[in-house]
Amino acid sequence: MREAFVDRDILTGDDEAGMAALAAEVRALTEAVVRTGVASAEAASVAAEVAALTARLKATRRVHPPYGTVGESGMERQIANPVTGHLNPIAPPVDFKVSEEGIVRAEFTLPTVYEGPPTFVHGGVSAMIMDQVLGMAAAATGTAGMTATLETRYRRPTPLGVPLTVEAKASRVEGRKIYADGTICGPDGRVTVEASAMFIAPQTRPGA
Ligand SMILES: CCCCC/C=C\C/C=C\C/C=C\C/C=C\CCCC(=O)SCCNC(=O)CCNC(=O)[C@H](O)C(C)(C)COP(=O)(O)OP(=O)(O)OC[C@H]1O[C@@H](n2cnc3c(N)ncnc32)[C@H](O)[C@@H]1OP(=O)(O)O
Repeated sequence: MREAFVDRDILTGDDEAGMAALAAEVRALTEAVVRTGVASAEAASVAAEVAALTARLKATRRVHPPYGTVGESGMERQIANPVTGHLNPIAPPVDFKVSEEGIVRAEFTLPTVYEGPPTFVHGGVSAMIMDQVLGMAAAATGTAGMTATLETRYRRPTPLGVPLTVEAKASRVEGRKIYADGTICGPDGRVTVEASAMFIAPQTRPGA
């Protein structure tokens, strides 16, 4: 299992852009599927075409999703991550920026495919985004960790289809434990979700 962490194909330039364009189209397809009003015969016909496309992609398979590179550091990026991964069709994706102060922030809009309560974001999706942003805030301290605890407090429903802001920062590091807090805000700036998490830097890498 150790190879799962280290033995990754690295995509660069046109290869990464091409796969990101594919993921974007599949993302659009997914949204179209949950909103389409076509008749069942047309749905069946489209399903057959999609199955043919899936077979084409499966003609060549990697053991693990590839990583990308960033900047001159060449630090690996998880480009198939389910929150931030441009290569992952289930990722919104959310494009986080990390400030010099260790604040991780993004603006994003979630489409219908993430609906929980009518017209609002599914609470599990909000928790997934918080896990990611809090984990990145923890990693910004210099110590990345596995999520040990994640508490979400849903203050107001989070609306779909409008610009949202997510932000997080680590509050303290105690040995291998890193604590972080964050929020999701609606377009009016009011907090819809608060979250706190504790990450633990593994003594050995996960899966090793
Ligand atoms: C170095 C790589 C880290 C991996 C991180 C992932 C990606 C890295 C890449 C880039 C980083 C950038 C961004 C990260 C973005 C997103 C983050 C998402 C992360 C996830 O989505 S990750 C999936 C969900 N996550 C799990 O799948 C965890 C499963 N689990 C375990 O892997 C172990 O369980 C572990 C490692 C948590 C602890 O194991 P361990 O053996 O090291 O712990 P140990 O027993 O030594 O305890 C030491 C002290 O922690 C206390 N303690 C332990 N566990 C606790 C708990 N759950 N709650 C409260 N306190 C706990 C003890 O009470 C003791 O406390 P005290 O010292 O005070 O007595």
